Amino acid sequence: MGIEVTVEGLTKSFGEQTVWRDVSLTLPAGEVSVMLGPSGTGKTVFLKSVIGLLKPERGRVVVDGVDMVNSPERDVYEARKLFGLMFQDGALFGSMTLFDNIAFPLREHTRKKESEIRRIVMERIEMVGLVGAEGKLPGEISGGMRKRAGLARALVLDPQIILCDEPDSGLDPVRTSYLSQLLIDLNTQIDATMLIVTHNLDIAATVPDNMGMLFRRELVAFGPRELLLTSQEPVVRQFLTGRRAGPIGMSEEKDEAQLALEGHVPEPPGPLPPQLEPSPGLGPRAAVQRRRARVLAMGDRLPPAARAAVGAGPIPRQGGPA
Ligand SMILES: Nc1ncnc2c1ncn2[C@@H]1O[C@H](COP(=O)(O)OP(=O)(O)OP(=O)(O)O)[C@@H](O)[C@H]1O
Repeated sequence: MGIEVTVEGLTKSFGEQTVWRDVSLTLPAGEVSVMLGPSGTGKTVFLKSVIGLLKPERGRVVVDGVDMVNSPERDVYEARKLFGLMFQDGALFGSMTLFDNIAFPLREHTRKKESEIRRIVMERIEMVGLVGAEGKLPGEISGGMRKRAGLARALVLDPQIILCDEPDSGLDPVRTSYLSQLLIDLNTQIDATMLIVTHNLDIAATVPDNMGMLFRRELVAFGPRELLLTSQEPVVRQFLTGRRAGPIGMSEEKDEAQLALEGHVPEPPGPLPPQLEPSPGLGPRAAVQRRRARVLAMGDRLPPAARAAVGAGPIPRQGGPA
């Protein structure tokens, strides 16, 4: 099973500009989480901070006992091997075949023999549905195939934590649906902890076990999918419905006066969209049962609408009649 990631009181600035402050959350082991937020709210900066490529001024990110913010670089480098990273553009080397691109981390970071490398690479190529394309150059394939190749490369070192930065960017809706299914199938097969940064409403609604949202330099919410999907928080509702009315404006946020002028009342949430199931033949996703037990144990830390959506029922009143 994947590893839990604990983020405590994280604050990141560039010079005078605070990107976000006091972000705390836990990515539960082996579950899929999505981080949402309007453009420029620091989602990519958050991913880079989790893996220790950027250093926030305050707070901790604890992975397998290592603080990715404050530990010596040697320890951070070792802990980074637990991660698989998928960048927006696939970040493939243009002059290398897909096979060589996907084999690159194995050749760079391990002493495995070529025969072993071939076995692992072909296994991952099959997982992401690229069999037959391994000899092609990145420039000879579609954007969707490049993304899947980027995902295959993120998987070769058997990561326990997978970070995906906007895996859907530039994909058409059909390819995005395939990608959503692929992410759920991967989680079923390798049980890794996954964090996906996206703007895509379909992915947000159907893929993750947990969701979070960054806005106005803060983490507005983070919790089980039911928490955000039933939320009445105006910024969350606006984002999840993709409407213009609400606190998010063209240049990130509207001021209070503009908002009052619009007299905006958010629409109540409708029925919860179902979460994707693993493809037939893969068996159940282990994270589902674990998450259910974890969420039910949250008790009254979940608001009533989210509890109802989880199927937990109302909290019994203490001291009242049985
Ligand atoms: N290395 C850097 N130096 C200075 N500022 C930076 C650096 N990296 C990011 N920023 C700033 O931090 C803010 C957050 O950027 P980030 O790319 O994380 O946003 P995002 O939420 O991922 O946006 P998008 O959804 O558009 O990709 C932006 O204002 C950006 O200009």
